[in-house]
Amino acid sequence: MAKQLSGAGLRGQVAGKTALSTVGITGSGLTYRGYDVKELAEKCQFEEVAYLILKGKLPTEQELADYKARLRSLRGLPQALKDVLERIPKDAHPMDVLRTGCSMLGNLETEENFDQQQDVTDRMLACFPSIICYWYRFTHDGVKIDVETDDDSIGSHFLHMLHGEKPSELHAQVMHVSLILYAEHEFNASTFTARVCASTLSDMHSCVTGAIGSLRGPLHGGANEAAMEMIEGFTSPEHAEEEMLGKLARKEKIMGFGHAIYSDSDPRNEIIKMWSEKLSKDVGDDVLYPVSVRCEEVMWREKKLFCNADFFHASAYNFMGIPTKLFTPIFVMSRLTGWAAHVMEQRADNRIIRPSAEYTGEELRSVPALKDRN
Ligand SMILES: CC(=O)SCCNC(=O)CCNC(=O)[C@H](O)C(C)(C)COP(=O)(O)OP(=O)(O)OC[C@H]1O[C@@H](n2cnc3c(N)ncnc32)[C@H](O)[C@@H]1OP(=O)(O)O
Ligand SMILES: O=C([O-])CC(=O)C(=O)O
Repeated sequence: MAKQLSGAGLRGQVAGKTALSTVGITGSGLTYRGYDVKELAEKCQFEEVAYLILKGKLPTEQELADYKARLRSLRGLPQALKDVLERIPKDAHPMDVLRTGCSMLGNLETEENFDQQQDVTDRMLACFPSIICYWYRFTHDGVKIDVETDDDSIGSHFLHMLHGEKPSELHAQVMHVSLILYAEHEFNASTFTARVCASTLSDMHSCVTGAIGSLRGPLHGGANEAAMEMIEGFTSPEHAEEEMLGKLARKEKIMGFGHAIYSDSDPRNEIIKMWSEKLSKDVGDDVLYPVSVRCEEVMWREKKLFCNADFFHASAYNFMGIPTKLFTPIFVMSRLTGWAAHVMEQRADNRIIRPSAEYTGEELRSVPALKDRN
């Protein structure tokens, strides 16, 4: 059943059209250009889905090979961008690093006209993992890594640069799934940010920079990091249950649960949960996954709140040795496809987005002289 949508936060109001995805129309379904996300996550690589979202159709074998080769060739970073990254402090949040990296790229490789929109998007898709890993490894390990790896996929490129070795097949596959699940989600807050920016006829880098800022918050993409910070403090399922009940009694918001559109489940959860369980067996974990499952049970039993896409991403990423503060940047590496496709869609049928406000302030009044104010 679809969620009843009304009230603040523009909930339930149609703010534009899209042919890119449907979210929660049947209560819990998600499709990208008509394909069920579950089927895409089962059968496709992320690059196929990026191609689908950005170019409108699934690629043929040859088109996919060409697209991947093109993305591989675009992984390098200009020296001026590396110089900027080297100056950003170690304790900066990687989402701020990515926001600055994207903005700097826009200075160095500016989108001069909209004919370049596919090219600048491909470039960002190829080099965002390089930006984040170059900064991370420079500030944390003191090394200037080679970002031009020959890895087959974006996810493998990321893990290779992060860990200094090629990922296992299992990890490469989980990255495909994760990036597919995060790729596109209709008019969520960050995508809407990108579309508002696009509606002023601004450039692609500005739209994406703004969207990164919106995704950073814990009510949106930042929830995967917040969920990790919570579950890593639980030592057993019993401990998790006790703490969760305390949080609920104190009316705290629990990150990784609930959704603005879905009513009783997020279709991405069962998929990433399944992979998280596989990874937990792979690493021999007997705490984090059972703790996560208990959190899910308690939230449903007590509040009928379900895990959204972010919750089991936390344990899955942790099992792959990814530092918590890099979780949301991975979301960016993927959602970039959705953002850019929405920018292109907005540009193709544009009117500046400019809603109205209901005024709740003072009636008209005159300005008192400085000496008469208190
Ligand atoms: C990929 C993504 O961006 S998915 C979203 C990631 N964000 C999170 O996980 C943050 C935690 N979740 C939330 O804050 C919210 O569920 C949101 C922001 C996702 C959606 O917000 P809304 O649409 O306003 O939520 P909704 O209307 O369903 O809330 C209903 C009630 O449940 C409560 N609720 C919703 N989510 C939670 C939660 N995670 N923990 C505790 N209570 C919650 C709300 O406070 C509200 O209670 P109230 O009526 O007493 O105020
Ligand atoms: O749609 C939303 O509001 C948030 C979300 O799940 C996403 O952006 O993936």
